[in-house]
Amino acid sequence: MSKFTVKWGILATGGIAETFARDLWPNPECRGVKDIEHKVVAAASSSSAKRAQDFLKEVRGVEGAKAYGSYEELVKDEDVDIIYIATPHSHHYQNAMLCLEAGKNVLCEKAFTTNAPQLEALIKKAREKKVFLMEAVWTRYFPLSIYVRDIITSGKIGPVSRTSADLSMHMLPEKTFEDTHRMVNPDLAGGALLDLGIYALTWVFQTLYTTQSDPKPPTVLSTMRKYKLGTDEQTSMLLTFPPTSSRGEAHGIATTGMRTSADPDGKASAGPAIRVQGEKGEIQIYHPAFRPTRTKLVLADGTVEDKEWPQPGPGEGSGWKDGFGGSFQPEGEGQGMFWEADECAFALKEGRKEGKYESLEESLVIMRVMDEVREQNGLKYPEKIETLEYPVKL
Ligand SMILES: NC(=O)C1=CN([C@@H]2O[C@H](COP(=O)(O)OP(=O)(O)OC[C@H]3O[C@@H](n4cnc5c(N)ncnc54)[C@H](OP(=O)(O)O)[C@@H]3O)[C@@H](O)[C@H]2O)C=CC1
Ligand SMILES: O=C1OC[C@@H](O)[C@H](O)[C@H]1O
Repeated sequence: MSKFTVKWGILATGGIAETFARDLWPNPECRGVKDIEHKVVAAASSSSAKRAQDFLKEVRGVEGAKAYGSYEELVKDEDVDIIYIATPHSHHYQNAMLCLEAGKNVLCEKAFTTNAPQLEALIKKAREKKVFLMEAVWTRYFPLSIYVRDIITSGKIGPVSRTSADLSMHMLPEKTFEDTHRMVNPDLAGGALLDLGIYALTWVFQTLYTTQSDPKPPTVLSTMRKYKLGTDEQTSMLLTFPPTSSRGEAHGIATTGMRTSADPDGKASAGPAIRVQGEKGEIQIYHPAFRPTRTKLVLADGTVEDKEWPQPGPGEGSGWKDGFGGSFQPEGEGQGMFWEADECAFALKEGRKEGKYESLEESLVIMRVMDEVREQNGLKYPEKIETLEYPVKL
């Protein structure tokens, strides 16, 4: 059977660009995905073409893959089907607009943009150009996430009335990050909310919103502890979702922070990071919220089902570690970013313009929640990265 080939261009060559591109390399058949294949055919670095060349070598780009010293050159490459954007949050709007204007399909790292109006503008442009656009919230595409959503829609735990989700990473900012680092720097839209809090929100949303046939946006109350640079180092959100046709009002508690850990001893002694609670029981998901590999179903009738979800290999071990040194990619396992890449491939094959498990509308609702949380707590980024103006040189 001939396979549908997706030719990727990678925009930026930092940490996650490398992890993502490495995950494109194993044959999808290793994870039971038969009729697609991925090829890295180009990469661009804003630093130099040499950096892009070295990157392509590291991630095993195809023979003859093109290395560009600017993002502008990449978007003109007619051989590229889809561009993966892996710059800091501050740059996503400008970079995505560049790709969309050039008629390219786009997979853009989270957080999609710095604010909701920017995302609205990108969605409008993608529709005008009739191209695919998706936020790279990779976790949503894991078999584990599909299982959790299926448990909810099957009614096994009854109507769900509360989800609590924490992604706290214990990375004391004053010890871990230079003031210029993207995790804390306001110029790069730093802070816990957009980087980590979005995963706590992902779990709240994919259990209380995505699973509903008639979902409604939540209201939100929040509080924030600020770092010395003005960005947030700890944020707590309480979301109220109105009733739907399959359940009553539901509450989401989403927390994130850099001083505490959702799993201090790395052995889950502190319990699950996420609890989805219904009238007949609950489903628990263990840290880290962005790459969980364990669930526990606990029902009122006494049923307990503990499940492990290792990511299929082959993989090389990314060396990606949490604040206490625990690895997020055990040797031999893939990282798991290939699931979202596979979804992009299927969407392109089927002519879909959005991802299956997070619509653009849902990304926008989440972006609006994060805007509201920032507004409630007086967190503003510099105008040049919040603007709708395009192009702006950053
Ligand atoms: N899905 C996931 O699990 C993860 C997602 N992310 C997301 O990926 C994005 C990038 O994060 P990460 O890879 O860790 O960041 P890095 O700092 O490692 O890489 C960012 C890259 O963006 C490019 N860049 C362009 N302009 C700038 C600028 N002014 N300052 C810094 N970098 C710039 C650079 O590449 P070049 O020089 O080649 O142009 C740089 O290497 C973020 O949106 C983050 O939220 C991050 C980690 C995990
Ligand atoms: O997406 C992410 O997941 C893992 C975190 O360590 C990282 O900061 C974040 O960007």
